[in-house]
Amino acid sequence: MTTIPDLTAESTSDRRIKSFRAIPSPDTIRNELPLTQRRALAVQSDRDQIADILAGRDDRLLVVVGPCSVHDPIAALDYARRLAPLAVEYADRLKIVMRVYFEKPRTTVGWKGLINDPGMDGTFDVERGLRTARSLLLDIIDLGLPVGCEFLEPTSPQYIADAVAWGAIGARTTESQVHRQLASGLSMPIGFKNGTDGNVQVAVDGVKAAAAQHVFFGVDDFGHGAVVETAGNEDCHVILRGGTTGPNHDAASVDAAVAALAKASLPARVMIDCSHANSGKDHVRQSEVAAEIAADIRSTREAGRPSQISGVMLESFIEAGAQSPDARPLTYGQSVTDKCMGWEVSASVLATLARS
Ligand SMILES: O=C[C@H](O)[C@H](O)COP(=O)(O)O
Ligand SMILES: C=C(OP(=O)(O)O)C(=O)O
Repeated sequence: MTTIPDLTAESTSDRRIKSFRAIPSPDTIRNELPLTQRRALAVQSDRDQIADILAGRDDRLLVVVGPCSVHDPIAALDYARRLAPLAVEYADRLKIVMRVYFEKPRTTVGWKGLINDPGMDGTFDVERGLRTARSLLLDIIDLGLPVGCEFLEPTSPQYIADAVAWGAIGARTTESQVHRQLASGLSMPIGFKNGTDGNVQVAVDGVKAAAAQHVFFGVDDFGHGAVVETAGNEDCHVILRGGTTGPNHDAASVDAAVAALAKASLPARVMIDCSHANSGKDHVRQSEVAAEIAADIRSTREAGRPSQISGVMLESFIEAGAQSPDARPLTYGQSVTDKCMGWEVSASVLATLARS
């Protein structure tokens, strides 16, 4: 005999939710770890410089460089201390932003980053993750470095975005209306990756959609459900990261992306991600891709033309390669997600880019 469940109105909802855990509001965490006026001035100045580079008003190259993901704030700060002097040394040619990625979009499942699971042990202490992430951002800003983050959860930016100078929407979310709406309200320039299948048009569409004003569901600074109205973000751009069909950092792919942007009446300039599908996720190949881009920029400029490449992205950490997030003990300064270039190679790639 089949038992028919007694479904009351209450029992039809949340049937697959195991629990709800309240977390402090964005306002509470921001007050605990304040940006301060000095840091706010630095963040806004960095955002303005980045927007000028993306728009072609400043002919420096934007370089977003750092680990694939942050799992150990001490190692991330150690990396930042190495990067900060190079940012000063090359400041007349490169605008260096440290990649400080706390949220990882997964192809299927896997560790989702420091905010989601700071202990990397399945305890999902999001409250600790938010505080650790914000505190690290403030420490890196104090070293004089601007920070760049990928935004994945629609409500997490309110906890950290005031400290962020540049942001990304990843390949797996670039076609998502929720992320395009989010980008339309973010206060910093945002790069949209092409899709994992190599489709660049979805990124161009993302840039166009984010430039428009939107009204959508969100959460306010006090954690209350709210209707959010945005002004639109005109400082967005495309990031070419390659796809399942192969790399797209070559001149023909850049020309095609630029043509698609021009057709959409958007600034005809792109950032190139030297990692991911442009390097086949091979950290050794990444430095070769960067060298090819540097040569391309140099020859374009020597021909008296402005380069269509306004920025590059590099995945770099202290130790080369990657390890499993389940490894114990973990190797200090090595990625637990995608393979990264080690510090020495990273420093020489930055020197090559500066010479371009
Ligand atoms: O940049 C990191 C990864 O490429 C991205 O998060 C996807 O990772 P996965 O395919 O290992 O899930
Ligand atoms: C996840 C990332 O890249 P993509 O979205 O291009 O896969 C990343 O840059 O960390």
